[in-house]
Amino acid sequence: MQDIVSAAPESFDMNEKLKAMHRIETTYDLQPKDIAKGVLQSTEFNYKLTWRDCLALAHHKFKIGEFQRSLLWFQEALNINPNGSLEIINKLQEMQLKNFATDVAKRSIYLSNQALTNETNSQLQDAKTKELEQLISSNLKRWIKDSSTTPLTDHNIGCRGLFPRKTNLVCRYNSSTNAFLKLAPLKMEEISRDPYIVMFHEVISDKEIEEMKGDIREMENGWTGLEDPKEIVSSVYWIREETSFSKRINQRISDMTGFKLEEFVAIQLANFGVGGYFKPHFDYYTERLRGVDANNTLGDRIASIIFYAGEVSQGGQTVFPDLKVVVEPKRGNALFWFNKLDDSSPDPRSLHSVCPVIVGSRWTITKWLHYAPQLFVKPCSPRVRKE
Ligand SMILES: O=C(O)CCC(=O)C(=O)O
Ligand SMILES: [Fe+2]
Repeated sequence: MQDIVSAAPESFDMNEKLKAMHRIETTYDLQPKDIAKGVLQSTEFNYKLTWRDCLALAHHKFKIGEFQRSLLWFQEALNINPNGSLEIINKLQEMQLKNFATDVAKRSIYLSNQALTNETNSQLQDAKTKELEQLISSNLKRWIKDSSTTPLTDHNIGCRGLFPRKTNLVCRYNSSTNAFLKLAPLKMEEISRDPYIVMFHEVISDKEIEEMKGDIREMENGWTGLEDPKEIVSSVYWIREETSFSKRINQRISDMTGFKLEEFVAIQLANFGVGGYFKPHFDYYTERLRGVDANNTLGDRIASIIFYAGEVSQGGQTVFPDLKVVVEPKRGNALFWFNKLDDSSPDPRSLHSVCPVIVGSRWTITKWLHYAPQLFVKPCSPRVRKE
């Protein structure tokens, strides 16, 4: 019994999930009435929210100051369950929000039911003093006016699939990075030419992904951003010692990129659940970032490679906001890009982020390619910058 209770979700877990749902709702600009019906980005799922779910969401949004959305979720709770209306209105009364409650009640469909309307109206009449009412009513206007509408950042635009399509990019076989590829060339898709970003297709098998999961001991919380309070957005695990899986992946990365990896075997695995995401960031070092990298003695991260190893049917894309590039996290593929220019200065165009997962479990294998071991493979050269 003790074990069952200790494994049960607590209010902390509930709050994390409410935050994750809020992230999905705002990043993709989904409407509460659609989410409640189980319609996510025009796909209809056989799952509907209960009015209590809607109430929890409404309350959460109220607490974080998203009054407009809070109002919509209260309305949704009422739409789903007109019979629970008094409980919902009571919840608002408990929050001493008489006018907010009135507003919700007036705008909700359930007001077409006259009997309930009268009952609710009389409840509202009994509320606190005139002063309180005035206070709330004047604040309410401001709250709703100030209530943040989601900023239309390039990250959000990318996640919503609104970047213009890129043209002039090609797919080809790579059979030249090393001798082995002459026998088994890799399928490469150009994602961007300058800066260079490429997608390798079908470079990790389902069997290898299963083997990867067998290497995992206890996963730790993964964060986005280095500022406090940190936001938990994923679970991560570093394979620090060489295993047959990590050896194979490191060899594959060498085959794909020509980079030398013998001196740093560690690779990072990550799992992003529903709502899991990553804020726009750079992979090249800042002082604080150096402290959280298992391979931090090997110089800066010249390039990054991410293998997609999960099934994600909605959301979870990798976005390069400044380049207006968005990449689907297709299981089996790997994305490669440079973080630094040829003269080893940071390339700010490598800014990247991950959209919140809507449906699926997003597994990734990450390897940051450090500078020191590449000294002879990829010497620095002065860069002539195109203006
Ligand atoms: O998973 C991704 O697509 C990117 C993850 C990432 O940017 C990172 O771990 O630094
Ligand atoms: Fe990154």
